[in-house]
Amino acid sequence: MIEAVGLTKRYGPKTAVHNLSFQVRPGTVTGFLGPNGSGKSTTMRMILGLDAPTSGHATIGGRPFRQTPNAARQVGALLDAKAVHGGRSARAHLLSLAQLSGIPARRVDEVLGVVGLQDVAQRRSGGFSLGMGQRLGIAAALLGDPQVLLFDEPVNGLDPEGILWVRNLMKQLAAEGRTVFVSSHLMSEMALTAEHLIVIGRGQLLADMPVKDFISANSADFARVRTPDGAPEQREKLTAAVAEAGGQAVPEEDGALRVTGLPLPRISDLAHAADIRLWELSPHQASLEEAYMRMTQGVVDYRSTADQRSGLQAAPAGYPPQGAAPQGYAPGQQGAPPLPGQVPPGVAAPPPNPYAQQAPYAQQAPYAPAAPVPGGPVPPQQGHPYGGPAPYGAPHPYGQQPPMPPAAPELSTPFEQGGPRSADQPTPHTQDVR
Ligand SMILES: Nc1ncnc2c1ncn2[C@@H]1O[C@H](COP(=O)(O)OP(=O)(O)OP(=O)(O)O)[C@@H](O)[C@H]1O
Repeated sequence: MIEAVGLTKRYGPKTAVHNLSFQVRPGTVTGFLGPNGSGKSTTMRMILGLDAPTSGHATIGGRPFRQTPNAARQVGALLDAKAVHGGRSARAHLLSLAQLSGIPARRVDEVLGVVGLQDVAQRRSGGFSLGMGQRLGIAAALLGDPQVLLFDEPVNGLDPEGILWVRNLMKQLAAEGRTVFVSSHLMSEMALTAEHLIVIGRGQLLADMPVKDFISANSADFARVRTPDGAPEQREKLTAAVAEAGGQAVPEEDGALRVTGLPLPRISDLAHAADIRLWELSPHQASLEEAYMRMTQGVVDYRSTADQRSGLQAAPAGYPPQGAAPQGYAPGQQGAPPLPGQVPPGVAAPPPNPYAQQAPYAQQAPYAPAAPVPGGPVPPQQGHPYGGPAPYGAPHPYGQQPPMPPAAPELSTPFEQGGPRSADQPTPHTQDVR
């Protein structure tokens, strides 16, 4: 188990981590989320004894990392895949790590196979692509067959096959009873990989809870209801009936209604009583991404602004002018994809974030009032009125990508099928025989 108790780290005037306490338990994948600069890497470095906390402490298996006997056999970590001597081959790099920790050389070849790098094992790691370097970092983390693993952005730069592999690897390691702590900005991936989440913002704990609780505590569920096309009076009738029953119906872009405040059976009864035919009545549960965006919207430090492209409008011959809408869309045209964070026209804005009001960060200096405590500020539990995941393809309330479909079964990759593979590409993963 990993435990942080009152962890605080200041760099001069900058407080990177403030009074952070949590536990990461064995047997599940625990996701570590937070906006850029929120202190995730700093926290991981303190857990691994690479940075000294200003106050508080972190332990792994009850001891500070530096006091863990033969730590490389107990704890594996991927923090920065680029922190490798680029002049060494992948194999030489791993061999040097193995020798330092009394790990036999045959284990090096095992992990090279596990991460799919056996065919490039003799190549200088300095020439590796981002994804290959990431695989090498994962191999180093697995080298000592440790019980506790920390991964900082492990899927960074990996191809889809690699992402699926990492997802399954994390789950497998956790299923073997290991402690797996993994940071990522890929919400769709985290939703498929992690069971538990620790979320921080500006160095402070925002939530420490199971993924499913996090989603239901930070999102608004709704029902999508569709009356027959070409019968707007039916839609208006239903809108009125919903309002009368205490719910709210807002039209969506495609003509359906987004209904909040009423459970599905009640909507069905209302439609039946008003003699309204329904073409669709389906539940929508928010994605982890939506829930995360709602929780962290008040603690994001780095926000993009619109690109004004001052004086650079003249496009080179053969290129469309900069700032032009993608082909097929005119600016503001119905159907043009919304900008990030923009609510598409006709789509109901999400209900206000219950945390936005409580967030101590929006108007005050960081770290002023007490941060939310472990378990997070859970609003009154309403339970999911509908149950069931969102149907894929349902419009996302923020205009963002819908969640990825559930974890695909073990697909055989083109590599496994004997498809073409360049010498640069990682080879198929092999079973970790340890
Ligand atoms: N060595 C350092 N010296 C000064 N400031 C630092 C140092 N390391 C981190 N910081 C600052 O601490 C804050 C937290 O950084 P950290 O890298 O831990 O965030 P993060 O959550 O991992 O970010 P990202 O998601 O972008 O990787 C940032 O403001 C960063 O600039």
